[in-house]
Amino acid sequence: MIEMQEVGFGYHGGSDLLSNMTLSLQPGMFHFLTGPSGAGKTTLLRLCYADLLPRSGQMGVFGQDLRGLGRDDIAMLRRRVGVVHQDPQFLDHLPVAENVAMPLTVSGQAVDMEALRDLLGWVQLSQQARALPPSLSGGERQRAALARAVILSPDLVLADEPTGNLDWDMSMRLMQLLIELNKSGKTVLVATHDLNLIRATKAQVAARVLRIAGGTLHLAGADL
Ligand SMILES: Nc1ncnc2c1ncn2[C@@H]1O[C@H](COP(=O)(O)OP(=O)(O)OP(=O)(O)O)[C@@H](O)[C@H]1O
Repeated sequence: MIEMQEVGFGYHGGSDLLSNMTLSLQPGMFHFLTGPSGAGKTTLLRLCYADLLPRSGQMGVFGQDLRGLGRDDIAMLRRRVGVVHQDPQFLDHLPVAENVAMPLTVSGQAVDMEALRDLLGWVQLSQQARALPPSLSGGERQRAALARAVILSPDLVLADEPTGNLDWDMSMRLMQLLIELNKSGKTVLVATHDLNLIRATKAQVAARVLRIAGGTLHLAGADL
């Protein structure tokens, strides 16, 4: 699904922030990515959806070598990845339902209203469908971002500190949705520095924990 072989990356002309990263995201698995603030978790997620390209090494996404892919190929590939950003942005003048449906609208696809209603129900935002994003709570924003991330039925879901500003109950509610997605066959990668969240999730689903530190990736020990 995502294969990295000795990948190196640095921003602009700077030295490598990440180096020698070898990673294989297993299809259908739940993965955590952890590590201290500034270690490069967001950067690694951006590499996974080809928002950034490696400086060195080899990287394959859905079996395609990123080198040599054109703009259109990358756009196609990104449609197979749903991303929940750390601080999700919405078009504040449009209702939640239209924001959630935006990936369909911008790619010129018809919106199946029944499927959209079901999706909003799944993230428990049926009551907020006509609300404007600024009126949402932090947890509601994250759930709207998750619904938007999965509306194109991606194979891979990436979530960057999705519970960063949420209390414990709301965090677990969001994790429950990610667990359900994983149980429905999607590959999930969640970046978080919250070890309690990782432990609570691992009680419910088999998850691999990747740790990023010192500029490279390690498989974390079983003690988590
Ligand atoms: N666009 C950018 N240009 C230059 N440097 C950047 C850019 N984005 C991030 N960095 C730097 O790269 C390093 C890693 O950042 P990144 O956001 O990937 O870390 P992180 O592990 O996700 O951190 P956090 O847990 O605080 O979100 C940091 O030193 C950051 O300042």
